[in-house]
Amino acid sequence: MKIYSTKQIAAIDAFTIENEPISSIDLMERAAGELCKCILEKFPEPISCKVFVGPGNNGGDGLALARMLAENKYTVEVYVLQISSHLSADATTNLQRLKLLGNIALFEIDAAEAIPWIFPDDLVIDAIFGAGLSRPIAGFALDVVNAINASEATVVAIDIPSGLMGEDNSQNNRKGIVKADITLSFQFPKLAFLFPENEAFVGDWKVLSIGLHPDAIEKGKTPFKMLSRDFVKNLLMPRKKFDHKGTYGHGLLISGSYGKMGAAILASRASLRSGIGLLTSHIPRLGYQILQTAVPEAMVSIDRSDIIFTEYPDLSQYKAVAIGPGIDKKQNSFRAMVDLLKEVKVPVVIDADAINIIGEHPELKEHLPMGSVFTPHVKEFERLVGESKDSYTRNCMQREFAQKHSICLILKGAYTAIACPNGNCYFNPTGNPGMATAGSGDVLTGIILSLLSQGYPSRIAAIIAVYLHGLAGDLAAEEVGVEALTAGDIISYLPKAWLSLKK
Ligand SMILES: NC(=O)C1=CN([C@@H]2O[C@H](COP(=O)(O)OP(=O)(O)OC[C@H]3O[C@@H](n4cnc5c(N)ncnc54)[C@H](OP(=O)(O)O)[C@@H]3O)[C@@H](O)[C@H]2O)[C@@H](O)CC1
Ligand SMILES: Nc1ncnc2c1ncn2[C@@H]1O[C@H](COP(=O)(O)OP(=O)(O)O)[C@@H](O)[C@H]1O
Ligand SMILES: [K+]
Repeated sequence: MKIYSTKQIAAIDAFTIENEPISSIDLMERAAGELCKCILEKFPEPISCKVFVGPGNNGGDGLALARMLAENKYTVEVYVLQISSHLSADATTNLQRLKLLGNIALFEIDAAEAIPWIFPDDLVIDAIFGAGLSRPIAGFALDVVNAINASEATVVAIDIPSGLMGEDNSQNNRKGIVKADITLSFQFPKLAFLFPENEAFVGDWKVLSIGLHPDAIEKGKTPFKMLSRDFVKNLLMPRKKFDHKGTYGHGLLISGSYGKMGAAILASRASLRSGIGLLTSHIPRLGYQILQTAVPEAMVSIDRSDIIFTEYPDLSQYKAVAIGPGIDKKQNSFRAMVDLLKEVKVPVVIDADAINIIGEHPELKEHLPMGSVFTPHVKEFERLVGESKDSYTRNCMQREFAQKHSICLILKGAYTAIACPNGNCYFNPTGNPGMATAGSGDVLTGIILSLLSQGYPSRIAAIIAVYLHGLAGDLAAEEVGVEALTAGDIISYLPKAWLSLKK
């Protein structure tokens, strides 16, 4: 699914009105109808509802919704905020329709004293500002936002919580944004929904299709996309009858150190559960028995060091390399990594302390093998790329770094973002908080190595791996719950995740 900016959505909206064709007031009616359906599903018993309405079409949606909820026996009070000298044309029409009905309490409010008391069992509909928000909320509207946020009522935001910008909130006043429990967003999620610091405003979000014109949706250009099962499934390469293990490549995994051999085991197992033909795990000497016992399918290459990574085997036979899980970042490991980065000609997955080493030695950024895949979490990202105050700025830095170095840069999190050399950025919907546990990242590294070794291009390998990893985590969570979930469970559910993806 594409993720468009609020400006682009307005253009798609206009295209729909012109080409469907549908009048703008009818499109608003359709949108409000979808809102109403969804609210009735979530709150089937009619309840008391306070609708706060702003001057634009978001307010118009709120007015149309108020009428529909009242028709469904909700007790509805509508508060039209007097913050602009005029209402949009469609909001005006919907206000007249409401007045004509005559049975809904309607208040025009323009001062803090006029703001009603909001009861804990009220349902608040936030229709103050939507995609047309042009600056941080101030003045009387801010008083209303504060009153909504101070209440214990359930808040449903229409399209986007009022005060939240669709994309860039780096200059916004975070105290002037409605904290919704549920956000019902038209046709597309907004980019801002995918950033952790906005969760408190957006709550649970749901996209409602309002039938915007498919041609406009299809031909619009945006770097941002949300991964879906069908999209990922179509990237999979079929296996053929006469394929043999050579067909699926030989990968080299450099991982583990004294006290961190578990990382090598997890990444090796994940790699083997993701279709790799042959895997060699390069580990420090002390890990020999551990790895041979825990992962008999893997071949082992032994470092001269007992405890850390200081050298690597002849690279000629490998189709891909992964380095990082549990390697530590001692000086000798740094030296070996410099040599590796200078020599290697195949794609490399760079994770964990391998990222930190590059972060500490920025000159290494000039030697990043093209087609490499980086897998930082936020802290590692900051060491590699730099710090930022907010997720939007971080996303801009992420996409820039990926383009500049021709690499895939995966920023791990609840909506893991995959920035590609061509400027595209994919967000992943799979995964759950149960995966916030030691070793989950090692599993992802193993999966990516596996797919690169099988010949998937870096961008595709990153996409499939991230989606599959989250899917395995979701299937595991269904069985074991989020608290008990371990990284090993993610590997155990990789087989089911593959089957589910290919279904
Ligand atoms: N696209 C779709 O698919 C569909 C979209 N629909 C709906 O339309 C919504 C977008 O509507 P919209 O463009 O009228 O914008 P909206 O946010 O209601 O208000 C803008 C008004 O507020 C004002 N204003 C802005 N910031 C302000 C501030 N801080 N403080 C004070 N004033 C401020 C601004 O004034 P100005 O910036 O010009 O000064 C202008 O008057 C969208 O979110 C969705 O709900 C559906 O109906 C149908 C399908
Ligand atoms: N709340 C969450 N929702 C979805 N996925 C998550 C969540 N928390 C963590 N994950 C996933 O788990 C993995 C954690 O990786 P990482 O932080 O490197 O762990 P480790 O270093 O312990 O291996 C990432 O792939 C991340 O996307
Ligand atoms: K809103």
